[in-house]
Amino acid sequence: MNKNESNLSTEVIISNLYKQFGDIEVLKDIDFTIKKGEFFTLLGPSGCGKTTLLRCIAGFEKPTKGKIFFGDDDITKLQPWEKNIGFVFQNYALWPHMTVYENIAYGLKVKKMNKAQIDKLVDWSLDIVNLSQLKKSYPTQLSGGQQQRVSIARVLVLQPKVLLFDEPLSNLDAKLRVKMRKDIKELQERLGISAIYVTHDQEEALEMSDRIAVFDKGRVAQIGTPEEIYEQPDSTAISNFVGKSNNIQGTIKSRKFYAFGTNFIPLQSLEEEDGDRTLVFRPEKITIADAPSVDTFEVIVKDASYRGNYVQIEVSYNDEVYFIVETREKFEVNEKIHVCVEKYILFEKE
Ligand SMILES: Nc1ncnc2c1ncn2[C@@H]1O[C@H](COP(=O)(O)OP(=O)(O)OP(=O)(O)O)[C@@H](O)[C@H]1O
Repeated sequence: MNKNESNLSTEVIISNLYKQFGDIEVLKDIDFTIKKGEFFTLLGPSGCGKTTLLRCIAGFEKPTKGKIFFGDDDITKLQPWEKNIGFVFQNYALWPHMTVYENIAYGLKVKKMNKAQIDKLVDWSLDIVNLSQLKKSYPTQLSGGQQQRVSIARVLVLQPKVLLFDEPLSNLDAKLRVKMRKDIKELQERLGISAIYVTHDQEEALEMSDRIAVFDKGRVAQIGTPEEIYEQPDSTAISNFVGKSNNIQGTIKSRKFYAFGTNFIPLQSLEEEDGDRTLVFRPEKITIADAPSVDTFEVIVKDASYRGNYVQIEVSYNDEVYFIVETREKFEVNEKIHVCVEKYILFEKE
């Protein structure tokens, strides 16, 4: 099929949106724009409101306040079937008594399309998800990953402008999940379709997204590219949720950082004013020095665990401050080492 890829896409504008269930405000002042063709992820812990926002965009829920636009069109009050969206569910929701072909063709038959058109579109969508050879199979004859690909083909065949994914990979085993991340991202890029993807899996979000909105208790805490969210989190809540993070409470005096209850921690290029701070650094942003220097401090290895491609060690500084370090070297428990914080962020004390 000769599709015009740019047709399969729209800008999605969420404007000042609120959602209340009874007395509980589940979404508060959600306001952002998803660009045409962007892979945009809603990331956050369970219960923070991501699915509710996705369901508002789809039309399964009505916002209490605020508007949603697809380009210039106000779609806030439209029903799901009037919106030109494709919704991919966590549990594939395929009809067990229908073949792959029939499952995918169903939506087109409802639209009263003729057989030749249906065949052409089903073949096109099966080709996109790489399942052409299985069109006569029944869902029970397919693996979980194949079933999820059929459910994606079933929404693609309707040529939606936006794909909405609600934790689509959480029923798959770890290895398949990693493969499907690549497959979904690849087909989204190939079609240039806008995608909004809900997950609580930060690794998935970092790998797949053009941009991520991190949710915290019904609000958007930060929006940014995966790199921005990981390297420049706006708060300790975000650095703790996205990736691993060491947080050390302390105070700055005369351009030097002192962890509470222990000694000075050397930090390069520290320019901030005096006051209490939380020092945040990632376990892989620590280097282990061959010899002490002005940039290092001495810690004792308390625990070491093998993680395949790296070793995670827990270290203690004066038996007061504990943190984790990721390294490729091997260390013994009780070994003394000199470490240097290569990259850090200081937050005002929360
Ligand atoms: N139909 C409903 N009626 C009442 N409360 C609801 C309803 N749907 C969701 N909630 C509540 O809204 C809050 C947000 O739920 P939501 O499913 O959007 O969160 P989530 O971030 O997607 O979490 P999860 O990943 O666990 O689904 C939760 O406290 C939930 O109990």
